[in-house]
Amino acid sequence: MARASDDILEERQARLLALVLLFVAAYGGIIGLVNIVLFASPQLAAMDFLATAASFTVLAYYRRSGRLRAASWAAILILAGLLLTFLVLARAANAALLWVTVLPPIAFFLLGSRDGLRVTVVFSLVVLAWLVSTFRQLDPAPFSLGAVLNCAEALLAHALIFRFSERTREAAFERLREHAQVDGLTGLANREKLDLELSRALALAERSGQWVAVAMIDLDHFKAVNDSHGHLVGDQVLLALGQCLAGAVRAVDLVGRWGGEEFLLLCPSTDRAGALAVAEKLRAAVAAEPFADGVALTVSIGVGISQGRELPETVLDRADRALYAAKDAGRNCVVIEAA
Ligand SMILES: Nc1nc2c(ncn2[C@@H]2O[C@H](COP(=O)(O)OP(=O)(O)OP(=O)(O)O)[C@@H](O)[C@H]2O)c(=O)[nH]1
Repeated sequence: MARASDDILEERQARLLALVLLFVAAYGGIIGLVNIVLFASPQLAAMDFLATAASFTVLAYYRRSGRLRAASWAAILILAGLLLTFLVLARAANAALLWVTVLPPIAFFLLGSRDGLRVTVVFSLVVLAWLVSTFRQLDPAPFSLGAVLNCAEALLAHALIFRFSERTREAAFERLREHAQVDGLTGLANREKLDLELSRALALAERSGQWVAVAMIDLDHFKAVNDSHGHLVGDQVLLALGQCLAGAVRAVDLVGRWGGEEFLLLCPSTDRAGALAVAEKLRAAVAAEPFADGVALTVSIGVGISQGRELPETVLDRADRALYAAKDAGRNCVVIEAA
């Protein structure tokens, strides 16, 4: 789970990095041409083209090495260098100062809160120092075509940065939430997801008047498998059992791992006869399945049914009692407990 969440967050950082670098590269190219054609400023254009080349270089470095942190720092340095050079060459004219405001959000997104803050403080001090030292020589003219363009572009850059960051944050959050509901070993729904879906199914059953069936499925003598074949084989068996169960039920049913060697099946719109039929089908499917290392296994299944109007724990308790009864009855069998 921790590995999965790290991967998701790293993937998001990598996408942000690629976006920033591609943005700087494309922007440098376009604005470089504009600075030559519109503003006859080869110095600014050279700086823009340099930023384009540097961005592509860092992107290629990241693709080859996979070193996200180093590439992120390089991207921030390129951007900071580009913005400061632009500010100095343009002598802060045409509202060029607005552009320095794009660095802090990008630094925070790429480097995290601590280094993002450090970069922002150092960068702001450099900009302020330059402004104070050259204050008297700066042109106070407030308005020009260049100022309008710079305002519009800086605003657009902010909108793109924040929109992208917010969209990827939402997507990462959604994926993390999905991961939080998946069992790490089997890839099936975990207890949290099963709890949620059971509450939903009971609420639906209460409205529709239909039955919901819950089946607790427990491997028989699984301890002996671990003891004689080892825990690794035990894990493979659990994985294969999960696949076997999931493959034997309908798409509307939900199979998940309740914990340890216990699985849970949730069947909406299923009455007593249906519940018995599906549980018996699962029992027979497991008994017929050859597991890893030639392990032959059976399951005991306890079924509880409900028409809603009761707590999830009550139904789970019913299925649990039925499971105990199935174990007492000699295992490899199905017992149903009436509502
Ligand atoms: N390999 C592996 N074993 C697990 C896991 N979770 C639980 N177990 C094992 O499952 C076994 C459960 O043992 P018991 O509760 O005695 O149940 P059992 O041996 O299946 O016996 P009955 O249920 O009475 O038929 C223990 O040996 C646990 O270590 C897991 O994730 N991986």
